[in-house]
Amino acid sequence: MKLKVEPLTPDAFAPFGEVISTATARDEYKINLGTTTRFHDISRVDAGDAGGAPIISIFRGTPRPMPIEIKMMERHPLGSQAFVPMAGQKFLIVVADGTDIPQPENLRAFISDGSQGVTYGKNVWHHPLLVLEPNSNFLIVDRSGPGNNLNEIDLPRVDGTVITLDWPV
Ligand SMILES: NC(=O)N[C@@H](O)C(=O)O
Ligand code: NI
Repeated sequence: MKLKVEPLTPDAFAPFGEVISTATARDEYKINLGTTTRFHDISRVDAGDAGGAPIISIFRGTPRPMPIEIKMMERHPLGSQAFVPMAGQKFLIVVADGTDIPQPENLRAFISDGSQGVTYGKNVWHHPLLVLEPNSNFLIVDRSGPGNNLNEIDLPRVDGTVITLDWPV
């Protein structure tokens, strides 16, 4: 099964979380004597469950072999997780519609144009970071705290084949 890769847009991604970009701010205004524009309240961080707190980390990703195989998914039941490219690099996103157990037919794949990051909502199934270039740094905002914040699940083969991303198109 080949998964079509769609351009990332706020509407298409809405069931899974938020797109992080200057175009998705809830407000926008000048600060610092007009020298800076604040793109305000772009995305919300959900990290407080079970005594958790938000943290900022950096993930340095390495491209996976092509064609990219989607063999598993994961989710974070106690908090959201945000990924923002630190060098304007494109990256791939794979999520599953709101079913409890992700089914292959419910998978959705997107590509960020590099100016966009994403926040996966709490408990939203997603594939771990999929980068397209070596030494690819992403700023991560997610939860640190007690309790298990990671569920992983293997995906079945479809028609005997591993699910792959239809990328590059
Ligand atoms: N495991 C980990 O911290 N990374 C994943 O959550 C991911 O979504 O890349
Ligand atoms: Ni994750």
